[in-house]
Order: sequence, then C-alpha cells, then structure tokens
Amino acid sequence: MDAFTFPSYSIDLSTGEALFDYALTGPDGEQRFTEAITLPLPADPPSDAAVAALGRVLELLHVVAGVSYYKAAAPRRLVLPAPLGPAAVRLVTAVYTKGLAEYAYRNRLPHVLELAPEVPAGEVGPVPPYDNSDRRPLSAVGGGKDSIVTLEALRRAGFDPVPFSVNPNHVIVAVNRASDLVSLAARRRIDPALLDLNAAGARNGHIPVTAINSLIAVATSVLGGLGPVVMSNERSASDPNLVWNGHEINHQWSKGVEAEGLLRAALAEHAGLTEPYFSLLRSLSELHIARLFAETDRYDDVVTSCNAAFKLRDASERWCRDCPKCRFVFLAMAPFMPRERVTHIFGGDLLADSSQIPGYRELLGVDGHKPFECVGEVEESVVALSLLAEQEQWRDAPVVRALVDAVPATAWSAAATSDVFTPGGPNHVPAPYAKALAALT
Ligand SMILES: CC(=O)N[C@H]1[C@@H](OP(=O)(O)OP(=O)(O)OC[C@H]2O[C@@H](n3ccc(=O)[nH]c3=O)[C@H](O)[C@@H]2O)O[C@H](CO)[C@@H](O)[C@@H]1O[C@H](C)C(=O)N[C@@H](C)C(=O)N[C@@H](CCC(=O)O)C(=O)O
Ligand SMILES: Nc1ncnc2c1ncn2[C@@H]1O[C@H](COP(=O)(O)OP(=O)(O)OP(=O)(O)O)[C@@H](O)[C@H]1O
Repeated sequence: MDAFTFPSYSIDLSTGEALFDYALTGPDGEQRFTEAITLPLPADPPSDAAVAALGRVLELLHVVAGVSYYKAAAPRRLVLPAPLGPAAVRLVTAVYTKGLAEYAYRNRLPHVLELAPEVPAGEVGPVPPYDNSDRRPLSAVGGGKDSIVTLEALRRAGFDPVPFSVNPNHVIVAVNRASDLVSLAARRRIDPALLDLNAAGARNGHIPVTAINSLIAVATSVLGGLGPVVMSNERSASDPNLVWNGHEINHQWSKGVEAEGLLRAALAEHAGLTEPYFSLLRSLSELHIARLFAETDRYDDVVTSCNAAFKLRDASERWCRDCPKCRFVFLAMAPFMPRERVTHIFGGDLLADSSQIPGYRELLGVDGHKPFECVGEVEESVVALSLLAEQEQWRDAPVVRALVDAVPATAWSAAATSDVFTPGGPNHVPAPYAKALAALT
C-alpha cells in the first residue's frame, strides 16, 4: 500500500452515530475501513452553534482516529481529506509520528517518524468562538486511580462533574456506580476488517488512544451542551521511554503535555472552542496521585488500572498482577496504605512474591529501559521503595528486601532529593479549576 486516505465521514444527529471512512490504496487495490462512533444524545436538541462546532470537532476526530487503520500498512503517503489550518496540521502530524513512535520503533519503520501529511490546498472556512467553559465539566473515567482522584476533586470543589467514558467495560461501570454520579458513554466500534487483517499478520502495534478518546469526549461535550473535558494525565506521561534514530519514543505520548497543548490549539483554531480540554493532574507525579487516591476507600472494590482488563477480547477480570502497570501501581499505593488494604485492592500481595523481582528491577532502572506501559518514572519507583524500606509492615517483604539491595547508590541519592511530591511543570488548568487542584495538593 502506498497511501492512506480519508474518503468521507458522516453524522446522524437523530442517533448520534458518526461513520468515518478510511482507505489504504496501492497498486494492488484498495482496502476500505469504516469506524463507527456513537455519541450519547442529549435530552434537548443541540443549538445551531453547537452543531457547527461539533462538525469541526468530528473533522479532527476523523483524521486522528485513522491511526488505527494507517498502522496496518504504514504507507509513505498520508493524504488528508480537506484543507486544515497550521495548528490542526501540527496536531495531525504529531499524532501520526510521535503518537505512532513506539509502533515505528518496534516494527523498525523509521519513515513513520518523518511522515508529513499532504494537505489539500485551500482556505478553511471561518468558525465563530464557542465558549462552554462555565458549563458542567465532562470528567473522563478510565477505571483507574487517576480519573477517580479527578472525579472526587471536581466534586469536592463543587463543579458537578459528569463522568464520561468510551466503551465502558464492567470496571468503568462499577467505578461510575461507586461514584453515585450519573455518567455518559460513547460507543466506538473498530472495523472488524482491521481485526481480520491483524489475525492474517498485518502490521500492528501501539496507537495514541488517548488522542482519540479525548476528541470523542470533546464531541460529546459539545453535542450535549456540556463544559470542558477534564483528563487525569499526569506529569510523567510526558517523559519518553527511550530515544531511537534521534526521536523520542514515548508510549504515553498522547497523554503528555505536548499532545494536550496541540489538541487545545487545534480545537481553538478549527472548532472555535475556547476552553475545551485540560488535564487536572498534569503537574502531579504518579506517586503523588497514588497518595491522594489512598485518602478515600470508596473505590477499593472496583478501581482497576491494569490495561489487561481493558482488552476487547480475553480481558482480565481486574488486576492481572503480572504486568508493569500492576507492579508499578502496587508499589506506588503500598507506602500510603495498610498492607491488608492494598492486598485487598489487587487480590494479592505482589511484594510478597519473589517472581515479581525481575519486573520490579526494570521499573527501578536496574535492568533495561522504562517498560512500554503507563508507569511512573524510575525516580518515583525508587522513592516509593525508600518509603517502604522505612515501614515495619513492608521492610521484610521479600521483594522489598531484594530491591533495596539491587538499587545503586546513585539512585538512592537522587531519590533523597526528589521533587515527586512537589507539583511542577507546565499545565493548562484554567483559573476556575486551579482551586480544585490546589485543594488536592
Ligand atoms: C488493552 C490494550 O492494552 N490493548 C493494546 C493491545 O491490544 P490487544 O490486541 O491485546 O487487544 P485490544 O485492545 O482488544 O485490541 C484489539 C486490536 O484492535 C486494534 N485497536 C484497538 C483499539 C484501538 O483504539 N485501535 C486499534 O487499532 C489493535 O490492532 C489491537 O490489536 O495491543 C495493541 C497492539 O499493540 C494496542 O494497540 C492495544 O492498545 C489499545 C489501543 C489501548 O486501548 N491501549 C491502552 C490501554 C493504552 O495503551 N493506553 C496508554 C495510553 C497511551 C496514549 O498515548 O494514549 C497507557 O495507558 O499508557
Ligand atoms: N475508556 C475511556 N474513556 C474515556 N476516557 C478514558 C478511557 N480510558 C482512559 N481514559 C482517560 O484517559 C486518560 C489516561 O488513562 P489512564 O488509563 O492512564 O487513566 P486512569 O484509568 O484514570 O488511571 P490509571 O493510570 O490508574 O490507569 C485518563 O484521563 C482517563 O480518564
């Protein structure tokens, strides 16, 4: 295949169903795909201004959600369907290069890191400003600790948040139920032809799924007459896993602050949205968020951060207890909870199980690079370990003992002066929401 194109998209405002068409084309023919995304319908019909802004958000979503299908072949040409302004082009370029960087690295496809979309010539029509900043926020819920911390912070600060998820599975449904808030859900159906191609051995790999979920959330907010989309993306999401061919490879790129800024700028330019989207937890480390999560036990029976629970097929019931994310979140929560509580949340005690030691050595930077997963920085893991080593309930756990011996002196001294509990770095939290963040920290 030598080109990826975007033949058309449509939205049926009576059902909320949007259809996005894609095509991989080459000398041997064409492979078409259609992704279906169904937005929740509001009780009252949307205003003309909302419908106009929604159309523009869906134009961006059409292009961004194409990454799933582009990656089946990774052609050298990415041919956009219509003219776009500079901020939108910057977003699209970054989603297909930096967002697919892990995919490019693992599949050894360096050209993906250099992709430049072909943008049709022409002017983008003007768009009036659309200010929904004073309406109820949509709080994205992924079932894990981070979005729970945000939801509770918004509620405590009086923002009356609406929990929102894409394809909520039983974990997310249970988290929403525990919150006692009325939630909204959008449905997303990947074209089954992609799964057939995967089964037949097509190229596959990681995609910037948060960029897609974020735009679906913004579309839902505009259609529903709601306010800003509030994410729970943390500070360490912006840090790369490694550098390859001069490019940073970051598994969590679309959770990072660069992606947040690009998305906000593209939504302002292309859809007129003045305050569409931000991450409340941007200035916090994962370890700090884990400490905040420990302050409430309301979600202990349901919270699940393990990605294995979110697969479309053969998902684990809750924590798989054998992946980098399970290991990291256990390590991050353990210093701030009684041992029985964290063991109850996970359904087992990972720090009592010596078979976990090799995985923990990676998290602590003793072996290999930071795993391709949503895990905190090496420094955060070392700080967590140092806290555990001081606690009677943990200091003799077999994994803690082995790790304390394995961590080099340089890492301990870096941890001793660490700023993991000091909020910092760039963020886009608007002034009215800053008080919710300040109350947290
Ligand atoms: C749950 C998970 O980790 N899935 C990744 C896994 O997919 P797998 O084949 O094991 O199962 P499914 O998720 O059911 O997907 C089936 C195939 O469908 C395709 N696909 C799925 C969703 C999508 O949005 N686009 C798709 O193209 C894909 O071909 C699947 O094979 O391995 C895949 C290949 O490496 C990954 O693409 C799957 O990742 C999902 C898109 C996913 O939702 N992953 C998140 C848990 C995730 O990685 N989150 C990151 C945030 C990264 C970001 O920048 O947004 C994180 O938590 O750090
Ligand atoms: N299915 C989904 N629908 C909507 N938003 C989602 C979904 N899955 C994840 N998110 C959002 O994407 C961001 C990144 O997800 P991530 O899985 O890191 O967060 P989490 O589930 O809140 O916490 P944890 O890091 O503990 O898993 C969060 O803001 C989260 O709310």
